[in-house]
Amino acid sequence: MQVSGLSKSFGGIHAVKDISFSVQQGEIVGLIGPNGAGKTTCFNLITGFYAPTAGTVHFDQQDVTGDKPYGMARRGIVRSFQKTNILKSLSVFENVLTGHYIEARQPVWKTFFPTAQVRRTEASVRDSAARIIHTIGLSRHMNTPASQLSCGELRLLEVALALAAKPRILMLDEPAAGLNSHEARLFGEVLRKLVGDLVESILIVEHNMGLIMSVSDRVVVMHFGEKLAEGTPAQVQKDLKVVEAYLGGSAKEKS
Ligand SMILES: Nc1ncnc2c1ncn2[C@@H]1O[C@H](COP(=O)(O)OP(=O)(O)OP(=O)(O)O)[C@@H](O)[C@H]1O
Repeated sequence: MQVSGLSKSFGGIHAVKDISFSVQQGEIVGLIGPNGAGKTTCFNLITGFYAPTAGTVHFDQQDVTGDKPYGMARRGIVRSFQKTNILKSLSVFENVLTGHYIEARQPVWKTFFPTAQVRRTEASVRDSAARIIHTIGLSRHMNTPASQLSCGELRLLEVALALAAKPRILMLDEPAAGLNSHEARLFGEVLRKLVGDLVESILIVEHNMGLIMSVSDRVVVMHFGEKLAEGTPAQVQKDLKVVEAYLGGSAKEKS
């Protein structure tokens, strides 16, 4: 995916200004910056929730700028759902099954008179859900109600729901919120396993610097809507502009 000159203004506020970066196949790219830097707006532009004021988004050599969220998801650009999408009374398996809605959509009459094709689809959806749950390491909780999961397990279930939509590029907005450093490390290990297996690449916005720096191949740093720096985790951590932006701002760093 290539983002070029992406900009978004709300009235007089330039939330995102002329941002360009790419996410290549096989990569995990971290998007960081102090509060209000424009990260979520950037996510909303890439996933079609906002139309950009200027700039383009290319995916698979196609200009997808301005596509609606559903169209982006069908192309394989999928963002994680918030935890409110988890149905607490349903099991892990049932939750992940519900996340397969795009693939499994069928006319209602077919539910009552299932054809061989519907039965095949159902079997493949169940296989896919089981594979996702296995890959994210929740197999032992397959039949556990979501209400009984720990915070770390819930965060993984949110990722599993996004995976059910068959992303090619998985976009995670603060997926490790509330995790302690041990849980965040395990979470990072799961993300690394996903790339090249269930997804082609990951773009992640996260305030947990320990997680971002350990999991990302490249990090893009935003500040006041603009790109401040880009490089490997080691490079951006040494960048004085980045250090200053964080120390001078209201960074909620929790490594
Ligand atoms: N819908 C909107 N209307 C007006 N201003 C907005 C809107 N969305 C975001 N902004 C403004 O754009 C700027 C960037 O906000 P954004 O939420 O993208 O930052 P962020 O980097 O994701 O912050 P945080 O880390 O706190 O989530 C902020 O000044 C914010 O107030």
